[in-house]
Amino acid sequence: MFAWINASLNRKIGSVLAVSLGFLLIVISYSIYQLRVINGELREVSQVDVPLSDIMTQVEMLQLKQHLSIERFRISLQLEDQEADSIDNFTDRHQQLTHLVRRASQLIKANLNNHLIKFQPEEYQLILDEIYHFDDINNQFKQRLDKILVADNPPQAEWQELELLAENLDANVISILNRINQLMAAATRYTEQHQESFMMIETALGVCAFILSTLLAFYVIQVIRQRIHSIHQQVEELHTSLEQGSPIVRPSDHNQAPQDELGELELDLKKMIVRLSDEMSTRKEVEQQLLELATKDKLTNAFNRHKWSEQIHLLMTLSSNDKVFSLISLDVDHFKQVNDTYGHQTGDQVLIALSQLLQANLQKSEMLFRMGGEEFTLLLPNKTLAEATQAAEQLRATIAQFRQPELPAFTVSMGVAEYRLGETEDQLMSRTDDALYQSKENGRNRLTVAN
Ligand SMILES: Nc1nc2c(ncn2[C@@H]2O[C@H](COP(=O)(O)OP(=O)(O)OP(=O)(O)O)[C@@H](O)[C@H]2O)c(=O)[nH]1
Repeated sequence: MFAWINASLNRKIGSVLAVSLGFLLIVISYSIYQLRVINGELREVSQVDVPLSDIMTQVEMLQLKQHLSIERFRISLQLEDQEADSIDNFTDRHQQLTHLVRRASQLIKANLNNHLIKFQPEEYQLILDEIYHFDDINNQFKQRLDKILVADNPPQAEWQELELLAENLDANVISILNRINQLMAAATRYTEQHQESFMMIETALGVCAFILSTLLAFYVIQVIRQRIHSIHQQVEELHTSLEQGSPIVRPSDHNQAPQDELGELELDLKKMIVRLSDEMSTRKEVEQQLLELATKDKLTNAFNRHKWSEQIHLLMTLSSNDKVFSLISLDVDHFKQVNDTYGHQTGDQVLIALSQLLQANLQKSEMLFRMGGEEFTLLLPNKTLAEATQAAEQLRATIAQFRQPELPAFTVSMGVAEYRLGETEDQLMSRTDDALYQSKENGRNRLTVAN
């Protein structure tokens, strides 16, 4: 349902607008329809009920005038000095009544036939029937009245019948007027209720449209915010990794097709992170290689003099009464002879084998340095002179016993010393070298503890 949320930003915003406009269109269409219905109801009242009521009021007035004239006529017959109404007046009013009644019936018929009367048409049909009935009685009334008016002395019974017809006509008109009034009142009430419910539905639709549009807009904004937050976090992580030099985490999903503009931005960022991560690891490898080249001897893989200088100064700085360190200087005996007898390459192999042997016997914090030619030094942190001497003796014996096919047996001479607090590097080295020289002097393949 919310697939459009993953579409482009334009489509997201467009969808929210489409939903809002759709709602607005529904509200407008509904309003137009309801206004037309209400307008029809009001037109029915103004075009049918009001004129009809007007006609019937005129009819009532004429009826009243007829009554008065009849009464005056009756009195004039009994009292000779009383002036009677003219016969023409009776006829004239009868014609007016007939005309009005015809107009009323035509008005109802025309509106019923054109379906303009929608509100209770059956009631209008009844009114129409009553108007026809009125017309009939009115004609009867006229005939009887004509008979009375031409007679010299009409009997009392004739007058009474005429009165009865006149009362019937009055009752008829009043009944029609009542019906019209009731219809008008009902139509007005209905229209008012209609207007009220229309206003309520309009308001409800408007509120719904507002809430829905707001929620959708809020949802879209939230989705965009989350995406931006995710991008921001990735940038932050990258920044931290670059600052701290920690490895950059490679995003796994950097090949997925982007869903929108933010997705494209995120994808670009991920690709950049992947490239950076690759470059950083390549750089680290190169740095490691450079570091090894800078600190290690290429032939024997032992640390070089440069590293030696760095480490000896570090240990000297850190040393205290509780924190001692020792060193062993060793030199291959008669190495020139090895070279001369077996060749320079075999000499190299002897140096490599010696380095491997020494490194294999080193403890974790201990380091091997090639000081030059066939001379090596072992740096033994935390070892006292006694411990270093013991370790040197074991190494010397191991080397002396070492045999490898195609390599001559060889021995080493050693000088062992413990660093004395306050001593310089030169003083320490001088003591160690002296001890080593003593070992050479005393017949080689041995160790001497420095004074
Ligand atoms: N194969 C080889 N020989 C080297 C290397 N560096 C120095 N040498 C040789 O090591 C020999 C050292 O000889 P000397 O200093 O006379 O000492 P030695 O023959 O070992 O005699 P003593 O030390 O007195 O026992 C020289 O012949 C150098 O050419 C190297 O990297 N490879």
